[in-house]
Amino acid sequence: MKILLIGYGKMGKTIEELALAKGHEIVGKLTHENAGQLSGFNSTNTDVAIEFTHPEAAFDNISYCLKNGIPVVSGSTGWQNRFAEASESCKENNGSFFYASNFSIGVNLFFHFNEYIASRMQQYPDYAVQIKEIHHLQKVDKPSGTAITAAEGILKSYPELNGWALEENATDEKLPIISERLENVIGTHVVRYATAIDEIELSHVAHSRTGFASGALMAAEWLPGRKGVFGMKDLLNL
Ligand SMILES: NC(=O)C1=CN([C@@H]2O[C@H](COP(=O)(O)OP(=O)(O)OC[C@H]3O[C@@H](n4cnc5c(N)ncnc54)[C@H](OP(=O)(O)O)[C@@H]3O)[C@@H](O)[C@H]2O)C=CC1
Ligand SMILES: O=C(O)C1=N[C@H](C(=O)O)C[C@H](O)C1
Repeated sequence: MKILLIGYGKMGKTIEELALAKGHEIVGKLTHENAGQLSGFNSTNTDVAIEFTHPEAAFDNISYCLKNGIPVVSGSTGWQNRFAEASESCKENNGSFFYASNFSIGVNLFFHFNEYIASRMQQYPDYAVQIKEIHHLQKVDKPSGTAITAAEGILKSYPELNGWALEENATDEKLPIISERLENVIGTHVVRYATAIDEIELSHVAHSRTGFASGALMAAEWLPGRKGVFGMKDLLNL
C-alpha cells in the first residue's frame, strides 16, 4: 500500500519502521516544516494516510483527507471537541475515517474489561472510582485520550456522575482523572476503586510504542474500501 504519514514524530517513525518491514511504500512524511506538501496528495497517489500530529493540527489534516478521497487513520489526541464535525465531514464526502484514542490491542482489551468492571462496581457505592494516567514530559494534552475513553466507558454505568474532570478541578459529581508527566513513561493508565478498607485496580502499562503503531498499521490495511467512521471495536470485534 502507498501510505502517507501525516506527522513524522515518535509515532510516525515507529509506524514507518513497521510499514516498511511489511512491504508497504511510504509516499510522504509530513511535519510542521513541510505540512504545505499535503495539498500534493490525493486518491491517485495515496492509498491511505496515517495521521499522528498535534491537537491543533489533527482536524484540518483529517478534513483534507476526507475531502480528497484519501482514507485516513488518526490517533492524534486532544481534539475531541471537533470529532463530531470530522464524522459529519466523513459522511458528507462519503469518506473513510478510522479513529482510536489508543491503537494497542492491550488497551482495547483494558477498555472492554473497564466497562464490565464499572457495570459491576456501580452496585457498591462505597468504592470511589478514579482514573490515573502517566505519560512522558513531551505530551502536550491532558488528560490523555485513552483516559477520556476509559472515563466514557465508566460513565455509562454511573449516571449519578456528571462527566469527568481533571483531579484539580473535580467536584463530587465528577469522575476524577489524575494526570502525571514523568520522564520516559510511554503510557500508563490505571482505574482504581477505593474504600478506606481496600482497593481494586485495573491497569495497562505500555513498554514501547510498538503496540500503538502496529494497531494503527492494522487499521490502515483494513480501512481502504470501507465507507464511514470506524474504531477499534469494528476492527477487533470487541
Ligand atoms: N492513538 C494512539 O494509539 C496514540 C496516540 N498518540 C497521539 O499521537 C499524537 C502524536 O504523538 P507523537 O508522535 O508522540 O508526537 P511527536 O511530537 O513526536 O510528533 C508529532 C509530529 O507531528 C508533526 N506535526 C505537528 N503539526 C503538524 C501539521 N500541522 N502537519 C503535519 N505534521 C505536523 C510534528 O512535526 P514537527 O516535529 O515539525 O513539530 C511531528 O513530526 C499525539 O496527539 C499523541 O497523543 C500517541 C501515541 C499513541
Ligand atoms: O501522547 C502519547 O504518547 C500517547 N497518547 C495517547 C493518549 O493520549 O491516550 C495514547 C498513548 O497513551 C500514548
